[in-house]
Amino acid sequence: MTTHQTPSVRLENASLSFGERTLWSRLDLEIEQGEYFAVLGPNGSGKSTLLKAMLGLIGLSGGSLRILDRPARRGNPEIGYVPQQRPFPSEAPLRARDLVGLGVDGHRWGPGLFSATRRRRVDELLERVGASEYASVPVGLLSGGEQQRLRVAQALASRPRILLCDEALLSLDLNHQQAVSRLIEEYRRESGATVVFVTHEINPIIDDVDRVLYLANGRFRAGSVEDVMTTRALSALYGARVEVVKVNGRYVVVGAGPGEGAEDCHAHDVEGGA
Ligand SMILES: Nc1ncnc2c1ncn2[C@@H]1O[C@H](COP(=O)(O)OP(=O)(O)OP(=O)(O)O)[C@@H](O)[C@H]1O
Repeated sequence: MTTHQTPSVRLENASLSFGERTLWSRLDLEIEQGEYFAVLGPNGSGKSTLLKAMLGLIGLSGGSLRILDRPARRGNPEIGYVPQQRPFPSEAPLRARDLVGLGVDGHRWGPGLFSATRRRRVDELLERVGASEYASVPVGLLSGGEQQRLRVAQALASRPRILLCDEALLSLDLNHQQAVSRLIEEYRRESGATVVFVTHEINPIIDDVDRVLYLANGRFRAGSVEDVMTTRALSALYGARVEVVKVNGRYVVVGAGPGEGAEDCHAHDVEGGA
């Protein structure tokens, strides 16, 4: 990672509020090109909203947000997005390959649309995510894990410089979690893309992550996993005693009550402060 490169994402004195409620404020953050950056925190702490701001779908309440040195904007082809998983209805009139094809088409509708090149690209993406054998199956009939692989393929189709993932591993079993996280990491390594990964659980991506941002109770903390995943840092964020224990390379957070985002005892990560 060079120090002269334009950051992928730069937030300056950023704040986001809905009415009286401030999700986060005074947020200064630079995410470097090629960095694997995780965003952690309990339900409702503003993780997805941060991604939506990067996608240009939600405006900041204050401060600035630049993506590759330009103001965040909708439909930025430099960004790939794996949205929070919602199952497709079983009657959805799309086959697996159609879904991936939509990603290949991106914003460029035109004569290449039905070309052999497009077909090859769709096949290549399907193969890459291990979805070739169900390429012609309607998406609504596929399992959650299979659908999620297709979403990743769709997000990678435009060869984005920044990949935003919102709980991309949620409700996947361990095998599928590993397969999907491996795909994302492989893409980052070969393309030099930046990954911003929103998650409740750091452990499935712990080997890949460079830095984390932990949001909780309007507070936040950014830093290395070792800096953020500590009893002291998380207790400060939650405003209550929280124990962070590392067991066999995995983080277990004990003591943050329900509604504070952490379970009584669970594997997890976080931190921050407004
Ligand atoms: N457009 C909106 N108008 C008003 N409130 C909103 C809007 N979008 C999000 N919120 C609220 O902002 C808070 C943060 O939402 P967000 O989806 O970013 O949380 P999150 O950290 O991603 O949570 P989860 O882990 O549950 O997905 C929530 O309380 C949500 O209800």
